[in-house]
Amino acid sequence: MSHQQFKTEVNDLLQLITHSLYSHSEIFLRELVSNSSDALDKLKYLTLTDEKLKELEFTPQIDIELDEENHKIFTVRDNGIGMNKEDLVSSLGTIARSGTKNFIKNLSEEAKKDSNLIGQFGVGFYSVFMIADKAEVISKKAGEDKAWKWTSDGKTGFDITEAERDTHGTTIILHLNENGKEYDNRWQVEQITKKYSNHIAFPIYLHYEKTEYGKEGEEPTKTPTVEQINSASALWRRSKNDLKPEDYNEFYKTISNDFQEPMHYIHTRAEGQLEYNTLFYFPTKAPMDMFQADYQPGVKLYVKRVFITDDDKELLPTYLRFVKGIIDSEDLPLNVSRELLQKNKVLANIKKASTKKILSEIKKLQNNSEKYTSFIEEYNRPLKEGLYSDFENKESLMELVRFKSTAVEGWTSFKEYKERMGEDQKSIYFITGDNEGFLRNSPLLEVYKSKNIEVLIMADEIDEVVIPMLGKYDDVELKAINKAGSADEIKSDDDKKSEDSIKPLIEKIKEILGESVKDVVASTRLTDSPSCVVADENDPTSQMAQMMKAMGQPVPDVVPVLEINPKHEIVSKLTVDTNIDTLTDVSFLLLEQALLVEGTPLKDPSAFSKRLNRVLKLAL
Ligand SMILES: Nc1ncnc2c1ncn2[C@@H]1O[C@H](COP(=O)(O)OP(=O)(O)OP(=O)(O)O)[C@@H](O)[C@H]1O
Repeated sequence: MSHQQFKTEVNDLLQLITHSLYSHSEIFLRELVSNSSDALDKLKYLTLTDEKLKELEFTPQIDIELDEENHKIFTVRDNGIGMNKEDLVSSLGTIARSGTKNFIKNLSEEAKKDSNLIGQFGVGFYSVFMIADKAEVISKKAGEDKAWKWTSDGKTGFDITEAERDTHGTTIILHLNENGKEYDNRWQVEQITKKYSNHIAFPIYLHYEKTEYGKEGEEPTKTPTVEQINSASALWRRSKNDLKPEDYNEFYKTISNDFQEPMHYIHTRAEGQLEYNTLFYFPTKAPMDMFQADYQPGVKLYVKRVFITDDDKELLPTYLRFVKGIIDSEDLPLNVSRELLQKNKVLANIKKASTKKILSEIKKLQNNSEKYTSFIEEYNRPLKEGLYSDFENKESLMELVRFKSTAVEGWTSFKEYKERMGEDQKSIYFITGDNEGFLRNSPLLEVYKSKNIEVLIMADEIDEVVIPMLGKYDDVELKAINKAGSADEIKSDDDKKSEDSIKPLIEKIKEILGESVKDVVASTRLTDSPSCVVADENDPTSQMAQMMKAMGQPVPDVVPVLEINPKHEIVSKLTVDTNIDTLTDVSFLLLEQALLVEGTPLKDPSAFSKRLNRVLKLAL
């Protein structure tokens, strides 16, 4: 017998479970039943697709056995796919998903106390150690001869030995601790199963001893009894009229690992050319792995109630990866191979229709402003990804995304902006950057403020990529105000006069700054600040350049256009005849302070500080 250590991340997870989830210990049963149901799903699929297993006949079921007399042992058994020795080591000794691993590693001390967060990642099998001192897993893989027993106390590691088991499948035997004793009770088990696992697709049988009391003085009789305790109806195939919100919410918990109620659900039955049922949920909180490349897709594919896969990222567009739920098709062949799914026309049509349905439901959510704000707080960013990647639904998505603005508190939409636009206003203006606070104080906003023109504040990294690409909303052009020339359309005659007056000075500054700038121009958008920087029309803005750099992409060496405010005192005091050293220092300072204000780091901070000190000395 060989004793093997848990991998460190398993130890971390075990620590977390025992410290944070204690008050939720009943979920151990949900986790075990869900594992058994997955194992039954997997075997059912293989009997349809794998030549070696096609002959195998089995009636999928899950059994729970109680020891109500002594409250010591609790057993869960299934006749699913089972595990061989290697599977036991890899499944019950490590944590396979790197997303979960990183999540546990990065979890802050505060977050460790939040069982909702931990629940989202699925503590899985290890949750049994909240209620057991020792667990034995006896398993035989379908199609193999040997059975194996995995034993652990959930502390140091585990042992694996050869064992006996009649048929394929897995038996979990838990040796209950003090906390676990309460679960060796028929009513408890029924109630927990109904709560979490009522609608899993396989029957769950409870085995217990029924006690019957006879006449006085007679010994009560005990009869071994078996009862099915779940409805085992695939919930998504039932009629909406028969289901209550509680049914949907409970089912959500069984498929999502989430403790919280979902924010919203959408249940659809399509009949006609294509027949399918879908049940989709929006989690109240965005899944923790939403921005990880190896995120776990939330939608499971079934064909005529048979589980096919939960690992296909193509079932919905990537930007809808926060959606959890089920697609069950009547038209796909049962033995469809997972590899061929992506080219399948039926599935492509279901995906298209489901995307439209989900977007139209999101549109409806807008009628409830509180709910929509919560939705946007969680899912604005993936919707914006959709603007970039889902050309077909671009128009709908443009109505759904939200932005901050200089004109209103909270979130606003393109549509609302357009309704607020003044009669003479030609474009929808926006400013992009990575910090809302910086953007709100940007000198670029000054002229818009003074003319009472609204500007959308786009502080999400993705805005920089997505919004300029949109071009227009309805028939109105979208204009980035941090681009050269964007303020031209709000220029007055007066602005033109001041521009002319500083032409010689501008030429001189351009000569001084040389290659540090692309151009120097008189600004029409500044009131309080002496200068600002903008990107040339075809260049990436400085935030975009920083983002490209962070993503390891080659960044063209872009320099900004410097705009000088002709009406500012510093500028009007400067003339071509100012001492050349001072003019040089001030020219560079006008550029450098503008860069700092927009959050761009200076290439040579020490040169900046020397210049600043020289000018300060003159001023004193
Ligand atoms: N009854 C079972 N039959 C067959 N395999 C099982 C059984 N229980 C667990 N396993 C295997 O052990 C693995 C780990 O299970 P665990 O519950 O810890 O996580 P999970 O089910 O993969 O993830 P999650 O809980 O997030 O859904 C499973 O993926 C599965 O491969």
